[in-house]
Amino acid sequence: MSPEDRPEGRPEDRPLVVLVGPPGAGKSTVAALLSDALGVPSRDTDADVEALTGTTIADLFVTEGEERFRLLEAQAVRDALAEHRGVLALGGGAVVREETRAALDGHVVVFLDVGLADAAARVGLGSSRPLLLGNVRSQMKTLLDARRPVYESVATHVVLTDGRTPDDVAEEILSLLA
Ligand SMILES: Nc1ncnc2c1ncn2[C@@H]1O[C@H](COP(=O)(O)OP(=O)(O)O)[C@@H](O)[C@H]1O
Ligand SMILES: O=C(O)C1=C[C@@H](OP(=O)(O)O)[C@@H](O)[C@H](O)C1
Ligand SMILES: [Mg+2]
Repeated sequence: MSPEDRPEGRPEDRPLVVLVGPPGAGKSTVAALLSDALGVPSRDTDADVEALTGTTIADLFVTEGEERFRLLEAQAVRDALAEHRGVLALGGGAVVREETRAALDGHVVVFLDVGLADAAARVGLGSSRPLLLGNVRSQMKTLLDARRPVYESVATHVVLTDGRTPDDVAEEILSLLA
C-alpha cells in the first residue's frame, strides 16, 4: 500500500494491529497475549458494546436484535480505530459492513484463519455466540464459506491458527510486526 492510501495521521496515531476472523479464530485471546508482549493496551469491540449497553451480546441479540448490535458494533469499531493505540480485536462479523471494511483501509490487519474443525471445537456448544446457536458446525461452515473472502479482502497478513496454541499465533504476529 502506498503512503497516500494510508489513513490520515502518523503511524503512532492508530492501532498497532487489528485482528479479524471468524468466531473461534482466537482474536480476543491472542489480542490479550500480544498486548502483554508489546506492553500496550488491548481492546475488543465486543467488550466495548457490552460495556456500553450493560448487557451481554447474547442478550442484546435477543432483546434488541442483530441489526441493533451491528449498528453499535460499527460505532465501536469507528471509536476504537480513532482512539485506540494498542492491539484491537474485532467481533467476527464486524467486517461484513462495508463502512467497517473501508475504515480498516490503511491499517495493519491480521486475519486469524481457522478451519471448520478447530473453530467448531473451540467455540463448543456455548450460547455466548448467538449466530452459532443450533447446529454449531453447520452454522460455522456457512459463516466461514461466506466470510473467508471478506476477511481476506481486508487483511494485510493472514495467520493460520489450526493446531497451534494462542502463544504460537501471537509469536508469529509479533514477528510480522517487527
Ligand atoms: N489457537 C488456539 N488453540 C486452541 N484454543 C484456542 C486458540 N485460540 C483461542 N482458543 C480458545 O477458543 C475459544 C475462543 O477464543 P476467542 O479468543 O474468544 O476467539 P474469537 O475472539 O476469535 O471468537 C476460547 O475458549 C479460547 O481459549
Ligand atoms: O461472527 C459474528 O457475527 C459474531 C462474533 C462474535 O465475536 P467473536 O468473533 O469474537 O466470537 C460476536 O461479535 C457476536 O456473537 C457476532
Ligand atoms: Mg472475540
